[in-house]
Formats: sequence, structure tokens, C-alpha cells
Amino acid sequence: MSHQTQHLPIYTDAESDTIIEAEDLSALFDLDRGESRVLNEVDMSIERGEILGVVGESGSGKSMFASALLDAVPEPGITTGDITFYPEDGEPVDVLDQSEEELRQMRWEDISMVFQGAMDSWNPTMSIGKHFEETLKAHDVPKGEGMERARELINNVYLDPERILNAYPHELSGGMKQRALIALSLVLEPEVLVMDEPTAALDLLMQRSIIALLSELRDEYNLTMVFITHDLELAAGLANRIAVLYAFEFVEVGTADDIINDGHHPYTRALINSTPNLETPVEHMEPIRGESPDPVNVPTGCSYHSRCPLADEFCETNDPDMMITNEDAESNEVVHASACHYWEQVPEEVPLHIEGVRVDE
Ligand SMILES: Nc1ncnc2c1ncn2[C@@H]1O[C@H](COP(=O)(O)OP(=O)(O)OP(=O)(O)O)[C@@H](O)[C@H]1O
Repeated sequence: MSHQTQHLPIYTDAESDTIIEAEDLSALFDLDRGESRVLNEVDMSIERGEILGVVGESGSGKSMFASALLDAVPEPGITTGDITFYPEDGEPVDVLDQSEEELRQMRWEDISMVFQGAMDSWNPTMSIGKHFEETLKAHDVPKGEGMERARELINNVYLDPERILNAYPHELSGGMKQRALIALSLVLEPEVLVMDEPTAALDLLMQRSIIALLSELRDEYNLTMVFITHDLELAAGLANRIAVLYAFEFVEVGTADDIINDGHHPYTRALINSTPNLETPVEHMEPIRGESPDPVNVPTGCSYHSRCPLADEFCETNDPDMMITNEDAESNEVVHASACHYWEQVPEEVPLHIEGVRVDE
């Protein structure tokens, strides 16, 4: 067994092209009952052009991670650590050092976000077209040029531009509103699109079609995407890499294929075993036992120890760092890492019961 420990390496070798780098990133709330650390010193590097899926149970800190990336953790939360954005052209930007005005600009022009429940964020008194116009105006983009791009984008999300631009939000279905919102989020040509559960309120068919659409948009506009979801299967169908959050920290990061088929963290495998899957009989599904931790009172040692079938006394007192489980032989790039003391034993000790999770690579 290896006890080689180290911080999650910034996920790349020297030649890779990082677009966002988060180091020691935390989000904190000072509650009456104590300090609530809803994101706990996470490191993550996001590569230009990739789709990074971030998965975890409800309350694991997924939305906090998405918000923290753009210094948008809700008041009175405090964000600490470092986030660097490397634009395609221009100097690196220290995100947590930006003024409110600089952040406001960045939030649409460089890194655009579609938040959870955002489908309902359309102003009911304004046509969809007016939303596009206002966004363009707020960022000093000439209307003619901007609306031309809006039409192209609406077309690319398989909607009819004339009909959509003239419509009011209540005239559109949930799926149409969500597609239109994705088009709006891209109208200022951002380099990164961060989406927090963008398909959660939609039926299965619409979810699948939005996932297919996101893949196409990534290719068409050379986008980098961060896709946040509790649905591992959905992430596996879209993402190149998957990062698993547990108790406000990343516990495993790897290619979608590695995470689904060769997970080296017991939590990842429990998550897969608890995922409803059309091809799996219900009796084979195993809910994850125990409860997810309270951010005011995270267990000592490995935060998963109280739920983990492999945990022993060592795990109760020693917090595991990320350990490299798979490295590219040529580039030495870390392609898979797991924060488990017993990562080598995990595949054998925690079998996967569920087969047929799709990885569309
Ligand atoms: N405004 C807030 N003030 C204090 N704590 C908060 C606030 N918003 C969320 N939290 C807490 O932060 C933790 C992480 O929440 P977060 O919304 O990031 O989880 P999530 O993984 O996105 O969950 P879900 O899938 O249910 O949206 C939770 O324990 C939650 O209770």
C-alpha cells in the first residue's frame, strides 16, 4: 500500500493549456453554530477546450465551487485562495482581486454562468429579444452585430430565431427556455461556460438533447465547459474529465472513462452503485449508507470514513491528500488521482454492481 501523499498536482504538464486554475479555494460562512466551510481548500485546474464534469451528492459543495470560480459566492460568504483565469489573448487575471465592475464584465464576456434554476430567471415582462439587447447594451456591444450573433446562436440551439426573439418567457416550454438561456449566455463570446445543473428541471429526453447540444456548441465555439451535476451518468455522457466532490473537497479526479470504469475512491464507486440506470434492475441499486457531512462539523481524518467499508483507525485520524493513481507514461501528466489511503485496494474491495453507464468518448 502506498502512503505517498501530495497536494493534487495542478493537473497538467508544462505543455498543457490551462484556462482556469484554482488553488486552495475555500468558501466560508460564519454561522451562529460555527464556521461553515462549504468548500475546503480545493485545487483544480481546468484545461482549455475541455468539458469538466463536477459531480457529488446534494449539499457536497458543487454550487459553491461553481460560484467561487467567479467570486460569486452569495453574501455573506467569504471566498479565499487563488483563482487565475488565463484568457486566450492577454495577461492572466487574478479573479479574487477584481473589482465589482471588473467581475461584472468578466461574468458574461469571459466566463459565463448558467445557474441552477436559471431557466426561471427570465424577466416575465420582457421578450426574449429584449433580454439579448439589454445584455449587449450593458457590455457596449453594437446591437446590429450582437443580434446577428444572437440569431446564429439561437439557430444553433435548434430554435427559430424570429419566433424566440419575439416571444415572452411564458410562451416557451422549459426546454426552449433553457436552450434560449444557453444562447444568451454565449452571446458575448465567453471562453468558458459554467453550468450548474442546467438540465435538472427537464425530462429525460430533453436532458439528452441538451447534452448533445452542449457537445456541439463546445466544438463550434471552441468553448471550455464546467458542467455541474448530481447525475454521474449524465456527466459521463458529456465530460472529458470528471471531478468528484465529497464533503466540500475533491476526492477523485480523472478521465470520464477512468472514473466510471476504474474509480479508485470508495465514494465514487458507491455513487455509481447508487445511480439509477435503465439497464439495471432496481434491486441492484445500493443507496449510499449514512449521511453526507454537515459543513460545520466535518469528520476528522478522511471525511468519508464513517460511511466507508474500507475505513480503519488510520482513516479516522489522517486526512488523505490526493494520490496519483494513473500517470501518462510519455508526458507524466496526471490523468487520475484519488484521495484515499487505500486507493490500490478500492477496485477489488468495492465492486461495481452496475454496468452500462455510458461513456460517450
Ligand atoms: N447562502 C448560504 N449560506 C450558508 N450555507 C450555505 C448557503 N448556500 C449553501 N450553503 C451550504 O453549503 C453547502 C454546499 O451547498 P451547495 O449548494 O454548494 O451544494 P450542492 O452540491 O450544489 O447541492 P445541490 O445539488 O443540492 O444543489 C451545503 O451544506 C449548504 O447547506
